[in-house]
Parts: sequence; structure tokens; C-alpha cells
Amino acid sequence: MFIPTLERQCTSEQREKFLPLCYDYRIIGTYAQTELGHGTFLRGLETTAHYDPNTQEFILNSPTISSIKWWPGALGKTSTHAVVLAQLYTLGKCHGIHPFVVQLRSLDDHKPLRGITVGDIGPKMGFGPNDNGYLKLHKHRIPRTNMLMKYSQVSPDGTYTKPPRSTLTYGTMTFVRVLIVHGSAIALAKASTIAIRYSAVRRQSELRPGEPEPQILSYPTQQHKLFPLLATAYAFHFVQLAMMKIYTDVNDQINNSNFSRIQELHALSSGLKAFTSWVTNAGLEVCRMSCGGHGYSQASGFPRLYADFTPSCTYEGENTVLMLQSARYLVKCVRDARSGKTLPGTVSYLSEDVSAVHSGGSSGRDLSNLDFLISLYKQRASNQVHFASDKVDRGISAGMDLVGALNSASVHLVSAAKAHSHYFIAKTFVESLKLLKASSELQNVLHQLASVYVFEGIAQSSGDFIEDYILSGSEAKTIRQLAVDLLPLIRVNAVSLVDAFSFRDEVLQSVLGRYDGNVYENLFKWAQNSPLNKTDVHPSYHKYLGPLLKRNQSKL
Ligand SMILES: CCCCC/C=C\C/C=C\C/C=C\C/C=C\C/C=C\C=C\C(=O)SCCNC(=O)CCNC(=O)[C@H](O)C(C)(C)COP(=O)(O)OP(=O)(O)OC[C@H]1O[C@@H](n2cnc3c(N)ncnc32)[C@H](O)[C@@H]1OP(=O)(O)O
Ligand SMILES: Cc1cc2nc3c(=O)[nH]c(=O)nc-3n(C[C@H](O)[C@H](O)[C@H](O)COP(=O)(O)OP(=O)(O)OC[C@H]3O[C@@H](n4cnc5c(N)ncnc54)[C@H](O)[C@@H]3O)c2cc1C
Repeated sequence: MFIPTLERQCTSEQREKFLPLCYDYRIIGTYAQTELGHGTFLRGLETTAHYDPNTQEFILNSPTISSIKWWPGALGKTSTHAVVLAQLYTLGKCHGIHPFVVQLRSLDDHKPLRGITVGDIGPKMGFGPNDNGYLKLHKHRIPRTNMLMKYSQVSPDGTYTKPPRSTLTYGTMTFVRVLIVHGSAIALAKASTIAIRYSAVRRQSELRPGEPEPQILSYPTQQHKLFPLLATAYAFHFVQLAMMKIYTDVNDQINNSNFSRIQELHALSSGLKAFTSWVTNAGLEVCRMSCGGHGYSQASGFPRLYADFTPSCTYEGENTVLMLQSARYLVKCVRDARSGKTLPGTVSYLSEDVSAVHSGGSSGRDLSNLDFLISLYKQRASNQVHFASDKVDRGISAGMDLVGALNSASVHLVSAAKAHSHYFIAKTFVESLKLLKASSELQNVLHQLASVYVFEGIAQSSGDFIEDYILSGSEAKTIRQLAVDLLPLIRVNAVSLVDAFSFRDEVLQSVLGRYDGNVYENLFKWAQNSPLNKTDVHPSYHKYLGPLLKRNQSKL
């Protein structure tokens, strides 16, 4: 995050100064924003940067215990520099959060500089090798030119020039949220690869006396656990491509001082980061548990995969908070639509009158038609957004201010943002396949995946569709069965569909997911290499177990 921030927030002179040092690994940096007391509420960050016009320096300070920077990756022992987000003060006025480049350690002996107290925050659930750290600043001085001044400036005499948009400072977070959508796709693809390959190798139980034990991948319940997740990994692959395209287009516009789509990008990236990381987080556990006891072994690769992925739901914007950000924008769009404004592409459906399109229960609807079902996802999203938006309006009519009305409706707002994200993902998956240049055989297989994703998405949220009369109960049951009917068809290509992710064994880091399927021999080999097996009799025997056993044996 250090380099993307410099690339996005530096003037051209600052780029020339800092970026070559980064690219050549002459300095290593981190993104120090979160503090002990604040991670979400950025306007509440307490680190200060006071400008001293006499020396043309900023004085950075951690005024309270809660202002200590806490969590930044590689801050503890590795980074020589940091982008520090601090409240800018100049000429006696506070101008809010701004980014500053701060050198933390000497480039000669790597010792912390004067005024810098830095260290590791201690062991975490995962990310063991990463020295997430703390940083306490004590009246530490940096040159004026270390404030990243592409969007806002402080002149030598201390005069402040404000940015075209205050939220441009948040640009790196948007970029990383887009990356996390990609990260979710990759993590779910890895977990699906491990679980499906192992399920093809593992044989268990005897369905009928004398019959060979079947592959557990042949059980419909195993298929129902894994194949919707496999389809989701493909869905997330396509949606991260679409998300990155939108990010690149909007970022190009921002670089040309066109900020018209910055809110739409923030809302979409926030919703997709939260939706994909939540779904992936839960999916990793389903994949682990589908592998039985061996799934719980470190040899499976699942413990580390889960422990390293699960903070994706927290960092780069806590998921609930990001869903609320997305919903806040959707409510704004409903208002804009009602006042006749044209809505941008990803939310234009909110100005359509979808309610008249479908009414649940009418017979003869083709419930297997993906285009038709995507229109139901659209109706569900529109209904949820309008319902939540109406809640906000009623709160305001009852005398609340906007913040109070948004907070009071926040549970429904999160549901609306989830439905909006789900619609975007399902639609993108189906539309991406139409554009794919592939053989009819491959198109058929991918269509099966898209179908099971769409069907299962409705089955798992059928309440939303039934409550709003988008589907009747019997239609929801039919769609649920359509998903189950697809499972044996997907079974035929399941291993090929995970092989297609092309994870090398060294990357997958899983004995269960080995490409050669040689699991048992390699599990035994892996176990023999366990540190506890360096000696037949562990040294602890002589200290504890031996004396205990001998003492008790003498009593026999
Ligand atoms: C190239 C190949 C890559 C392959 C990738 C594959 C795998 C990689 C795997 C993973 C991904 C990669 C990296 C991740 C790995 C490790 C993690 C590493 C680091 C983690 C770093 C961090 O966590 S950094 C810190 C992150 N912190 C946050 O995100 C803070 C969250 N809080 C906020 O954003 C804000 O405080 C807030 C938005 C929640 C609240 O702001 P506030 O001002 O209090 O409230 P408002 O709601 O009133 O907002 C004001 C207006 O500002 C708009 N806005 C807010 N944010 C943005 C934004 N980002 N962009 C644009 N606009 C924004 C908001 O909409 C409001 O506008 P309106 O007033 O018009 O409504
Ligand atoms: C592995 C890891 C790596 C990280 N790396 C970095 C890094 O490199 N740089 C960096 O600066 N930070 C980093 N962070 C910090 C991370 O960005 C924050 O933890 C994250 O932004 C969440 O903020 P918080 O911890 O204050 O949670 P909080 O905001 O305190 O969240 C706690 C609970 O409060 C709820 N909540 C908070 N605000 C609201 C609201 N307005 N409405 C409703 N509910 C709300 C949340 O939904 C959540 O349930 C990292 C964190 C982790 C775990």
C-alpha cells in the first residue's frame, strides 16, 4: 500500500524522489493509518502533523495512547519508511487527514530514528511472518516536502490549498479493496482445488454390503457443499475482472480531474470487497470440513489459508461498515432517480420500475433461464434498496436527521447492499460467459457453473424472493431442485475445473490437494517430518512422564 499511495498522491517531483527508491528496494514502506483507538472512523484519527513555517517542517506527534499507530503491515521490524495519515494543522487551523512520508529507521543500521518508537504488535491468528507493528511518534520533524501534495498543498509560509475532493486521500484503500475481490477469487479457487481433488481421492463408507467404498465426491451432499463454491470461485474470477476494469476507467478519469464516478466506484468496490470476502471466508470453512479429519491438519493447507484470508473481512474497511457505505450511495441514487436524474451504469436499474415485471406464482415461467433469473436478482436488489431507502425517509419524516435515519435503518441497508452486490456478481458472471470465445463444449460446462451459481444463490436467499412475491414458494422449491439436478453433471468435469486454476503444488501448499493425488503416502511422510518425531522418545518423557509412570507403577 506504500507504493500505490506514493504513485497516486505524490506530485511529479515527489514521484521522482521517492519512487525509484521503492522500486529498487532501497527503502521499504508501509501504510500507517489505523491507530489503537480508530480503524474505521478516519476523521477520528488522532495523530497530528503541525506545520512549523520557521523551519518549513511538519512536527508529527502521537498525543494519546489511542493515537499510537497499530496494525500496519511490516511496520514492526521491516519498514524503513511509512506513509503516515495524520490530522494536518497549519496556521492554527486543522484541515483533516493527510498523508505524510516519514522515515522510521536509519538506512545505515536500521535503528529507529529519534522521536520514533516502533515495534511488533505481537502474535496474531494468522499472517505469522508479517510484523504488523505499532508506531509512536514523539514530536518527530519531517520536511514540508514530505507531505504528499498532489491534491492538497501547504506552501512554505503555511498557506493551505484544499483538494478538489477530500476523499481523494482515500484512493489507495479503494485500490486495495479492488485487489481483495481478486484475493477472494484466488482463495476460494485454492480451497475448491484442495477439497475437490481430495474428494476424488478419498473413498469412504460402504453404501451396500460388498460394494467398493465410493469416492466421497460421488455423494450428492459432498457435491452440494463443493460445487456451488467452485462456481462461486469462477463467478468471483469474472467479477474481479469487471471490477478492475471499472476501477481503471474511473481512475483514469480522476487523473484527468473528472471526479463524476468516484462515489459509484467507492460504493461498488466497498460492496464487492465485503460480499466476496464474507462468502469466501465462510466457503473456506465448508471446504475444510468437507475433508474430514485431514482437513484439520496443517498438512491440508486449510488452517493457514483460513487464518491468512479471514482478516480480509476486517482490513481495508470492516465489511459491515463498507456495506453501509455502499448502501448510503444506493439511497442517494434512489433519491436522484426520484428527482429525474440519470443514474450511472452499475445502479441504473434503480430508476427502472421492476416491480411490474414479475409477480411470483404466475405459471409457465422458465425457471431455468438465466437471463430471466438475473432479472429476478435485479428485482430483489431494487426491492431491498427501495425498502431500506423508504425506511430512511420514514425516519426523517419522524424527525430524525439523515445520520440518525441511516443508522436506524442500518440492518436493512446492509441487506440492500448485499442484494445489490449479489445482483452485480450474478449478472457479470452470466454476461461474461456470453462474451467468452470458447468451444461449445466449454461453453456448456461454464453454463452449468453459472446455472448452479444462480440457482443456489436464489435457494440460499429464497426468503428475499418469496417475501417480495418475486417467486412463489413452489417456484423457489423448483429452483432449489434445479441446482441439485446439476450436481452430477458438474461432477464429470469437477477435477478438470479446479485443475484449470493451475495452482502449482508449491503454491497450493496442501498434501490433500496434490496434483498427483498421492495423499496417504505424503501425509505419512509429512507426519514423520513433524518436529515431535525427531526422536522416538521425546525428551519431555524423562522430565515428566517417566517419573510419573514409574512412581505410579511402584504402587501396583
Ligand atoms: C495485481 C494482482 C493482484 C492480485 C491480488 C490477489 C490477491 C491479493 C490478496 C489480497 C488483496 C491485497 C492486499 C490485502 C492484503 C493485506 C492487507 C494489507 C493491508 C491492510 C491495510 C489496511 O487495512 S489500511 C486501513 C484500511 N482502513 C479503512 O478502510 C478505513 C475504513 N473507514 C473509512 O473508509 C471511512 O472512515 C468511512 C468511509 C467508513 C467513514 O468515513 P466518514 O467520513 O466518517 O463517513 P462518511 O460516511 O460521512 O464519508 C464521507 C464521504 O466520503 C465518502 N467516501 C468515504 N470513503 C471513500 C472512498 N474510499 N472513496 C470515495 N469516497 C469515499 C463517502 O461516500 C461520503 O460521501 P458522501 O458524503 O457523498 O455520502
Ligand atoms: C491482518 C491485518 C492487517 C492490517 N493492516 C493494516 C495496514 O497495513 N495499515 C493500516 O492502516 N491498518 C491495517 N489494519 C487495520 C484495519 O484496517 C482495521 O482493523 C480495520 O479498518 C477495522 O477497523 P477497527 O479495527 O477499528 O474495527 P472497528 O471499526 O472498531 O470495528 C469493530 C466493530 O464495530 C463496527 N462498527 C464500526 N463502525 C461502525 C459504524 N459506523 N456502523 C456500524 N458498525 C460499526 C464494525 O462493523 C465491527 O463489527 C490491518 C488489520 C488486520 C487485521
